[in-house]
Amino acid sequence: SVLASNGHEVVMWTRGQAQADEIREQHTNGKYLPGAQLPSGLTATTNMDEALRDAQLVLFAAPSSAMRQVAAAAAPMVARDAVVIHATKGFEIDTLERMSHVLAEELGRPQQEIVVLSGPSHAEEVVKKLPTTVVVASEAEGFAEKAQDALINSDFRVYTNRDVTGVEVAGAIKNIIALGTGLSDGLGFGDNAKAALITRGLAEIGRLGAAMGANMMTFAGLAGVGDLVVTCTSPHSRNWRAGSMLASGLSLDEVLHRMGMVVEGVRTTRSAKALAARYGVEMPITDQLYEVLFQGKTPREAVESLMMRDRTNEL
Ligand SMILES: NC(=O)c1ccc[n+]([C@@H]2O[C@H](COP(=O)([O-])OP(=O)(O)OC[C@H]3O[C@@H](n4cnc5c(N)ncnc54)[C@H](O)[C@@H]3O)[C@@H](O)[C@H]2O)c1
Ligand SMILES: O=P(O)(O)OC[C@H](O)CO
Repeated sequence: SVLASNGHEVVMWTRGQAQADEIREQHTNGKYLPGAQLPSGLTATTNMDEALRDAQLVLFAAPSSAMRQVAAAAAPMVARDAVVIHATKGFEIDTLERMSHVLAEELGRPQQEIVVLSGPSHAEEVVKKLPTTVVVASEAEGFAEKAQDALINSDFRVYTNRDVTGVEVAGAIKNIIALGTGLSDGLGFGDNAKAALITRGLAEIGRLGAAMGANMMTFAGLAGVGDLVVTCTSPHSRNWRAGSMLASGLSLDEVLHRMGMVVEGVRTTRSAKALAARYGVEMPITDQLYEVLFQGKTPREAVESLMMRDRTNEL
C-alpha cells in the first residue's frame, strides 16, 4: 500500500485465488484488513512469475514458518539486482536462523545485501495512512538506502540502520513480551505490571541481542522500544490479543483457531528458549511464557514465579 501510494507499480503475490481477485478487482482485503481501501495501483496475483517478473524491489512478508518455502519458490525469478526486503518477525524454528539468513541462503545472495524492515507499524494503521515511523537495515551500504527511497513519504517515515542482527532480534522477541502483556492485561493486573513486563522484556531482548552481536543502541530505537511499546499496548496486536484470550482460559489451540492470523510470538517462544540456552543468557519472562504455552502452567503461577525470583540487581 505504501509503495503503491508512492507511485510504484506493485504486484502482490498471495496463495489464495479469492484474495488475489478481491485485491485486484475491489482493492480491498476483507479478511485481513476489514474496511480498508487499498490504492488503485496495487494489484495481486497467485502467479509468482507474474509478480516477480521485472521487479526491481521484492518485499517478503510471509510468516516466519513459511519464509524458506516462499523464498525457495521465488528464487529463480528474483532478479540479481533487485533490492530484497523482508518484514517478517521471527526465527526459523528448526535452525534458529534469522530471516535475513534464510533469505540469503534461498536466494543465493550475500546476507549483507538483505534489508529488514521493522518498527512499530501495525498494518491496520499504515493502510489508513496514519503517521508511522519504521527502520530499514542492511549490513552493506546502499541497500537499506534504496529501500528507504522507495518507501518514505509524508505518512511513512523511514530511518536506516546497519544493525540487521539487532533489528531482527528485537522484532522477533517483542512478540513474546506482547503475549505476556496480553496475559497480564487479561488477568486485570494493571499498568504497573505491564510497564514492568515491557521494561524487563527489553532487558531480555538486550541480553540475547548482545550475545548474538547486536548493537545495544538499536534496542532504544524503533525496532526495539518502539515496536515493543506498540505491540504490548495495542489492541491491533495479534500477539497481545492472543495473550489476553489465553488469560480468559481458552486453550492455545482455541486461541490460534479464533485468531485466524499468524501469532509469531508462539513459535518464537520456542526459538527464543533454545537461543537463550545456546548463548547462555537468562530470559525469565520467555521461560515463563514457554511454561504457560506448552507445559500447562497457569498465567497466575507464571506471574508468581517471576515475582518470587531470587533478588537481583537491575542492570
Ligand atoms: N500485521 C502487521 O501489522 C505486521 C506488521 C509488521 C510485521 N508483520 C510481520 O509480517 C509477517 C506476516 O504477518 P501478518 O500479520 O501479515 O500475518 P497474517 O496472518 O495476517 O497473514 C499471513 C499471510 O501469509 C499467508 N501464508 C501463510 N502461510 C503461507 C505459506 N506457507 N506460503 C505462502 N503464504 C502463506 C497467509 O495466507 C496470509 O495471507 C509476520 O512475521 C509479522 O510479524 C506484521
Ligand atoms: O500484530 P502483531 O502482534 O503480530 O504485531 C505486528 C507488528 O509487529 C507491529 O509492529
